Amino acid sequence: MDFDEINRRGLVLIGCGRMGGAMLTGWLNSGIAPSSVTVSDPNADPAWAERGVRLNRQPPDNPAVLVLAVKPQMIGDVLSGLPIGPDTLLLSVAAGVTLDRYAMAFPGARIVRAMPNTPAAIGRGITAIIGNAAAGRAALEMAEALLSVVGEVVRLSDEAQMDAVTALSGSGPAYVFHMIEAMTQAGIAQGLPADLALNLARATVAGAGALAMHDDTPPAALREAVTSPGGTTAAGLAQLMDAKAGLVPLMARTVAAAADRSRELGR
Ligand SMILES: NC(=O)C1=CN([C@@H]2O[C@H](COP(=O)(O)OP(=O)(O)OC[C@H]3O[C@@H](n4cnc5c(N)ncnc54)[C@H](OP(=O)(O)O)[C@@H]3O)[C@@H](O)[C@H]2O)C=CC1
Ligand SMILES: O=C(O)[C@@H]1CCC=N1
Repeated sequence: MDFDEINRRGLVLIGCGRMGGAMLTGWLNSGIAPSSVTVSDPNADPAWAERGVRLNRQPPDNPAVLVLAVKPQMIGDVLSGLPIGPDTLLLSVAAGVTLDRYAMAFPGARIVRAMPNTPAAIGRGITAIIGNAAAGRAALEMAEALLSVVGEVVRLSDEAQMDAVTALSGSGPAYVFHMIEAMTQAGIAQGLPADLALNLARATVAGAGALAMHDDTPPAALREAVTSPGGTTAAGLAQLMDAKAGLVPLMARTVAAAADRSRELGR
């Protein structure tokens, strides 16, 4: 999809922090004219204005898209002043905030809720989207086109899935980064210098991630290919795959806690 309509009518971005900034980088690199983008964020990096973006200026009346990328706790504060016109697509990336909440503020509006993740900053994100009843095919296609510039996009069939998505792929990069931290510490505890342990842990996670994406080989088969009978990996996995104290129950609790928090943010 080209972005002619957005370049003509404008895109308004409310909140240009980590997520808003990552998406904006992708859009500017993919054919959206900086002069068609109005960013509203009192503390946004002035470098956006140097790139030609309209920073904290009067937004257009009926922009093609308004993207909400402030913290969920701020949504109530920003809703009343949003420049949503009769044909504006409201695209929210805020965790937990439901389509109904926006629809109550903007009856009849076309609304798409999305959950991206921070690898979007290097074009390697994955985003799940779902629209309200008013958002027809064209609105979903526009949302998908906007989010495709920062990675893969998947469509949900039910908004209730969004809390699990948020807990799994939205928050997931943090779990993986913590895995790198934990592997680094474990390497140091086994006698490696800190910088070598970090290098080994980071490259191992990156390489394993790339191998997992390389083809359709199931992760279990990739794991088994590392595991020689009676070898070192089997000894390590006996700990990591312990039914009670291993990663599976720990990850189940981790994702459940994040999903519960997403549901709380929606109330
Ligand atoms: N970070 C992530 O991994 C992901 C985040 N999200 C969602 O994205 C949204 C933004 O998160 P994230 O980018 O991490 O947060 P950030 O705090 O990095 O960005 C939010 C930005 O909004 C600014 N802001 C605060 N109040 C207003 C206001 N009234 N009007 C305009 N801008 C305002 C903030 O300024 P200041 O710093 O001064 O408050 C900040 O620059 C959240 O709703 C989150 O749930 C979704 C998926 C992943
Ligand atoms: O931590 C959060 O609430 C946001 C949503 C998903 C990732 N970061």
